[in-house]
Amino acid sequence: MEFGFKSEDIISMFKIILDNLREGVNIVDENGILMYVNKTSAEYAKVSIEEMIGQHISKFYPKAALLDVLKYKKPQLDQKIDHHNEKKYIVNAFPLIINDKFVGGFATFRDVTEIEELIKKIEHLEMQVALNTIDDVFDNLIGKSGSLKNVIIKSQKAIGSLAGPRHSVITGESGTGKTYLANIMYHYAKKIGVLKEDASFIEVNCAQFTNPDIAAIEIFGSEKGAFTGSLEKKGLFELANGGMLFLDEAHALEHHQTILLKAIESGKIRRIGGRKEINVNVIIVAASTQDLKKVFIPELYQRLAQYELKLPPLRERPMKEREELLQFFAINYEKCVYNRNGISLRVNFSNEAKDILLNVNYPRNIRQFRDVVNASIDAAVPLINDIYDKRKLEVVVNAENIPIDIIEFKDAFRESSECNKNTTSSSIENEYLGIIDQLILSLNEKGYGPRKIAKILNNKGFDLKYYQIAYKLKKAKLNKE
Ligand SMILES: Nc1ncnc2c1ncn2[C@@H]1O[C@H](COP(=O)(O)OP(=O)(O)OP(=O)(O)O)[C@@H](O)[C@H]1O
Repeated sequence: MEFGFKSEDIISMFKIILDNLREGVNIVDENGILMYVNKTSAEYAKVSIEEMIGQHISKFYPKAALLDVLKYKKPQLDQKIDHHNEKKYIVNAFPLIINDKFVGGFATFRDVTEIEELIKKIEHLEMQVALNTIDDVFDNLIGKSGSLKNVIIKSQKAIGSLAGPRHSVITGESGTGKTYLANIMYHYAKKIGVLKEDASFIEVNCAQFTNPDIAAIEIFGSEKGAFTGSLEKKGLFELANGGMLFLDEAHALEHHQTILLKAIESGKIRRIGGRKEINVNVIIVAASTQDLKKVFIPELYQRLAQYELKLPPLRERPMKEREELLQFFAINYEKCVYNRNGISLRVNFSNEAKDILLNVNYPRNIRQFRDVVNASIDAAVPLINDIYDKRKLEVVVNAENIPIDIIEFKDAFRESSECNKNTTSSSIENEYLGIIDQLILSLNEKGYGPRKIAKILNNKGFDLKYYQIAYKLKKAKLNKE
């Protein structure tokens, strides 16, 4: 008995709480078989709880953080995961250890798709403002004369072709600049007179629609009475008429390939439930993190991908471009401070901070790099009311200003295993990494700091950077709290 409750009552109470949480909850055994799933998790996966229990978690959540918990037997905190149904989740997953025995894991997660969408809309507005104020719109693209040189030549051709503008496809991992490039192409089209000054740029994330019918109505519009309660509604194709239609995450349109092909071939669309054909003249830029050649039927792909623009991930960009990006983000920060407060800010980076910022892994590419740089500058600048001279300010961003905990855990692991590839075989890698972690923790308990630990490990043949060690220590401390 506890506080007058029987233990069965407490179990029922916990079950009611878990079932009513707005976060999803999954519990798996050590083989990944689902033992408990709450209502929200089943709703996210679009199946019933009964269908999930007893099945392997990867069937419903192929990239589940719990798979890493089972593999590494360590918590996975604040993981941002995109599942195949294009929903984005923030996940926290933990090992389940009962009587010192590892018996499985549990995870809580919440859908952040809408929040991400809003953030992107704000980014988009910022981009429009920035691009409207410069002469050569491609100047704002770091890598212009380096890794993006060919992409820029192709995108200029796509827009400025003598025979009229062409549709194009942009591919690249998340955060590599697909939306940014599409915006630049739109502004370029206006600058060279291919589009009128007031031409629209309509952006749609095709993966945001929960079902294909809603997507069709949004994109092609609907006629009154087409289905119960339907109203006359213009679709995005019509709204983009005379301008550019940016189909982001275009792979999610796989259910509408024929109607899309017809629209492109004939330059006409028919609203859902409508008979009338409506002329539409739009430049389509379709973007995706997936290879659209494998998703779309060849006729459609050929029509869309008259120019294929492939953006490289940040890790494949030369160091010189990373440095330019770092400067670019710092200058943008300075401009933002000047516009808001009239203060001339000058941002410098210590060598150490630069070294860390330029060398850690950014799985979400340039967007994540920019966010980490901004957060580091945020940490280095004083609060507005603490500034003595409100006209100018100079700050130095140091290593301790970098929010190491927002750089991902998995990658610190991956990087260290990459560094030691020559000395380890993949079969013993996990065990090996566990031992290194223990070694780091015990050296830290003895009072050694990250730099000293890096030196000791280096002498033992393990090539780990001190910031990777600082990161692991910070993470371990957070897990303890
Ligand atoms: N070449 C570049 N030069 C300068 N900044 C860039 C460049 N590419 C991307 N960025 C910056 O990175 C941010 C994220 O890029 P963007 O939103 O275009 O990525 P994305 O590939 O569309 O991502 P997602 O697949 O997640 O939609 C941009 O807002 C911009 O600030």
